[in-house]
Amino acid sequence: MTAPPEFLTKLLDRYNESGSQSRPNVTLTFAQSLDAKIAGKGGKQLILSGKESMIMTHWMRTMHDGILVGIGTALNDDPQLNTRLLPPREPNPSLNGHNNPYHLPRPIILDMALRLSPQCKLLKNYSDGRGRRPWVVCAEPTADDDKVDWLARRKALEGAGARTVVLAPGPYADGLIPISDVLESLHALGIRSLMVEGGAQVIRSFFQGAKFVNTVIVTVAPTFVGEDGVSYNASLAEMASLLRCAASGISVFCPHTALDCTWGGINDWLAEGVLGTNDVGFVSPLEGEKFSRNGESEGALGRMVTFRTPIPMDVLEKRIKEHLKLPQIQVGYSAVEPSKPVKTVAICAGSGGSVFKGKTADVYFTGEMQHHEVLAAVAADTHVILCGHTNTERGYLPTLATKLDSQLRTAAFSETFDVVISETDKHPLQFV
Ligand SMILES: NC(=O)C1=CN([C@@H]2O[C@H](COP(=O)(O)OP(=O)(O)OC[C@H]3O[C@@H](n4cnc5c(N)ncnc54)[C@H](O)[C@@H]3O)[C@@H](O)[C@H]2O)C=CC1
Ligand SMILES: Nc1nc(O)c(N)c(N[C@@H]2O[C@H](COP(=O)(O)O)[C@@H](O)[C@H]2O)n1
Repeated sequence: MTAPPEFLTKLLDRYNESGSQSRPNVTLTFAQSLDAKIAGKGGKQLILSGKESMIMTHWMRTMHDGILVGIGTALNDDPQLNTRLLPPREPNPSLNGHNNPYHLPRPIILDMALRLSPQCKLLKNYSDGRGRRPWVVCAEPTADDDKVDWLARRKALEGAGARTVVLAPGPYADGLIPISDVLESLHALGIRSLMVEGGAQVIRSFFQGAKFVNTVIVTVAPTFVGEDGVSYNASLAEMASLLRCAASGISVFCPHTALDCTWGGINDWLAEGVLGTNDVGFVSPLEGEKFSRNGESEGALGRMVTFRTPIPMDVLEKRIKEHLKLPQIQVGYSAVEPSKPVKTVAICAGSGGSVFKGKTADVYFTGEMQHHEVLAAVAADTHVILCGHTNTERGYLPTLATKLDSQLRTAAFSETFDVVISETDKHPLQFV
């Protein structure tokens, strides 16, 4: 193969088109075992990717401006972050500024305390003309830190060729810089696309700042590492149902928020229930409408239903109960005007609290919200309707099954498929 696989080009080419944002496009990518471990006991580096997947990783490296790892990975693995597995070809130093045959991403190390070794391979490759100059993202020491020591380490790293990117002094919560700050600083320095390779803490940080991640590509190795391994997140118990599926030969595809957002997805199904059959109104995106390369709208976070004529709350409550087939729902009435009629309903399947923040509507309708989010909403003259996280999602399954069935029938597959809805999958909590 002499060019990146087509699916990578399709996924990552869209980065070239997004112009106005102040952060780079981010690809989070790593390899894990079935039990969600990315390294062995004590951080032992493991080869979890097969040959093809490793080559894919190296192609991905050629497709980004920057490649970011945490200092844990830099110290533990002493990585090179280059493209040595790709087919040999002539270097083009005048184009690339180094003797590697392919475009190399700028190595970026998140290293608050400047612990990177001046003898590391990244710096050695740079000084030998085989790599790009590494950037070390750090933060100015606070008054309590040992500034003399920090300045000495900075001098040593810069002497070895590194550029230090110094962010404002903390304190930062848990000593971690918010991912948005890291990304904005890198964008200001010209990084428009960023590949994030790990390790565990960095992956956690980026999953927490998930709204800044455009693409996640995970290689899952068919192996178990065991509880001693390094994990970024889920424990074996959390993954039990996934593992049972894998053991029975069932592949799992989890569309998650994408299915909420897409047109004709879960939020639109909830909006249909809110609109009912008699009332005239319209549905619009609540936030963050996304467009394809051709400029077609692909979906948005949440929906807003606007009725032409306001309806009473009890009519809306009845409608939602019928649509979700629920005998009871939880309702918090506006503390300002408890019987306020409803003209606008903000909708978000699952857990809508963060999506509703700053949105004005007569009603927030979602599965669950935190206690204090509910208090703030009713105090701000908004009714709240909560139906339980999965109750706002599971009722959509027949609609999804019909869509899947029709797609599978029209697709040119040699096999035939049956679409069935699980009869055992249900809300994990019961009223007793
Ligand atoms: N299987 C795979 O694909 C990969 C596995 N690994 C493995 O991961 C392990 C290393 O993981 P960790 O020890 O968790 O190290 P890490 O590489 O995630 O680095 C953690 C350090 O990075 C800095 N950092 C992370 N997030 C930050 C933030 N938001 N703000 C400021 N600084 C931040 C902090 O200094 C933190 O101590 C190694 O065993 C390595 O082999 C690493 C990369 C990929
Ligand atoms: N894709 C992938 N699969 C694995 O099995 C891995 N262990 C890793 N590790 C990451 O790659 C870095 C090493 O890069 P070089 O081989 O030195 O270029 C390592 O530090 C991890 O970030 N990745």
